[in-house]
Amino acid sequence: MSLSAHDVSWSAGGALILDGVGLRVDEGRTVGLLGPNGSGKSSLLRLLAGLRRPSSGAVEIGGRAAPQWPRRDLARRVAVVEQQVGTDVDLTVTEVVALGRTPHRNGWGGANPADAEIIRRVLAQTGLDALANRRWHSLSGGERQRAQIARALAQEPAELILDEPTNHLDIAHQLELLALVRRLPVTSVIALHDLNLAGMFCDELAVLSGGRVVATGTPAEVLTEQLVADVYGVRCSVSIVDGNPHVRFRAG
Ligand SMILES: Nc1ncnc2c1ncn2[C@@H]1O[C@H](COP(=O)(O)OP(=O)(O)OP(=O)(O)O)[C@@H](O)[C@H]1O
Repeated sequence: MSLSAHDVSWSAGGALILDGVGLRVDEGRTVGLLGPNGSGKSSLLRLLAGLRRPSSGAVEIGGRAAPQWPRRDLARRVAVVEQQVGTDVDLTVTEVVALGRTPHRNGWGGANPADAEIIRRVLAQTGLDALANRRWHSLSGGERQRAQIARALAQEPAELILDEPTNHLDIAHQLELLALVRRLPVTSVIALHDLNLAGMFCDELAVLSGGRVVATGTPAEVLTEQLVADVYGVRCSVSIVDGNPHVRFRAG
């Protein structure tokens, strides 16, 4: 088991945001987290990453209770890309990606040749070679998003946690990024809004609604007309295309 939440609840601002959530993510799997706006996806991702403690219940990372991990070990092991990532310092793309190597460095040493090779590789994987020397503030929204994902990959994590990683990307980059994440030998949990992309690229899906998990399973098990109607209040028809469920929305 790579990541798990056991009966996890989390309250904030006097409200119960996550209510008895259970989730198991096996090593190497790509799990999509779906659910309407405000259903608790980002909150659950932060708990799974060990960035926050649940009000009750427990999170395990690599079979060990999240609070028992030394902070530095967790910083090496779990990579997180949150929805809005800003930086006040005007770093270049290469410098941003190099931040992913920081938890692996010992003492005050700078980047070593192995780090440089990893950075070169992830820049190529994310299609950022040509932008390697560009400054953060000059990047488009999609380029910034790819740079943050490259930073997470440079960390060489065991677990990769991505919160809506495709929201600024054009369709070609969305497909490329999700195919890359799926290919990587890491455990990934990805919050997504696009049901069809979730169906294409995830091994398993979990659906949150009102802070509770209302469905888990393979994309074909989860993405049903009934589920979409119940959770999103939207009518659709679901067919199987190339082995994956394809959701077609209906007006009215
Ligand atoms: N620190 C906080 N204090 C108070 N309420 C919070 C806090 N963090 C999150 N919430 C609330 O918890 C609910 C779940 O938020 P969360 O960001 O986890 O949802 P989400 O499913 O990721 O939403 P979206 O799809 O819109 O990104 C929302 O109603 C949000 O306003």
